[in-house]
Amino acid sequence: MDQAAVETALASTALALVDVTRSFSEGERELHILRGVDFAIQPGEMVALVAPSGTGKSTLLHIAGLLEHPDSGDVYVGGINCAELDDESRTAIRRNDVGFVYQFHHLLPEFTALENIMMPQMIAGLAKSEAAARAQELLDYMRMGERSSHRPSELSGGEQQRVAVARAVANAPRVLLLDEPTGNLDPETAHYVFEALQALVRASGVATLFATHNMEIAGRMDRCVTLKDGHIIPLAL
Ligand SMILES: Nc1ncnc2c1ncn2[C@@H]1O[C@H](COP(=O)(O)OP(=O)(O)OP(=O)(O)O)[C@@H](O)[C@H]1O
Repeated sequence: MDQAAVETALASTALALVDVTRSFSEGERELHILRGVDFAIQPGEMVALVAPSGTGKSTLLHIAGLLEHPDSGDVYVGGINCAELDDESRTAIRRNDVGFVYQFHHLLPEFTALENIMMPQMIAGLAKSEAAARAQELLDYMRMGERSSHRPSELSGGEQQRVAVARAVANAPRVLLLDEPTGNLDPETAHYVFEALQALVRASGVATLFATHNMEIAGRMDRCVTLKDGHIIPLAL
């Protein structure tokens, strides 16, 4: 494919990584974690990333979410090549177009569930009343409507993660990145959080990359990939 055809193909993706590399120095040794990752997700697609510990899942998610720069290669969000942007533009894309959910929810402890979900919207410039209405709608969607005035410490682990998912999608991002969000939940709760997330993905069309060790959950996504020798390859379950 020539460059113009590649650019056209990339323009329709929600997220694309092109020949992305990343190494770390460990004493004298160079750890070549990502060795030329080529990978794309379409809008509305839900992809599981299943790979052994230490192979580079978090590194990949951080680069995809514009939290870190790769050593080389390009990251496209919504068809825009973010490698060519200054820090301010990258931050704007990260805030508006990318949502994150981590293993530990990182909710702000002194704020209620509703306020935690309002926060990113207000940072993006939405009026308080609009942010509150959208936050309540998302909580209702996650079947957490009754819990809106609870603080994180008053919620169970599964409930906290559902609030974290609602917060991550509050600004209607194009891309949702999840780093083992169900990792510290029991299987039944993990399943329940996944079902709520899946409904939200289907309704919103957000492109989702979900790192997990839970094969039952991975098997329910549109496709699975793994990291092998620094490359992303398809994984058949
Ligand atoms: N900032 C860093 N400096 C040095 N080494 C790093 C750094 N970040 C990650 N690494 C190394 O890169 C490798 C990949 O780390 P990463 O956290 O991406 O793996 P992972 O697949 O997410 O692992 P896990 O499933 O255990 O979370 C590990 O060997 C890690 O020690």
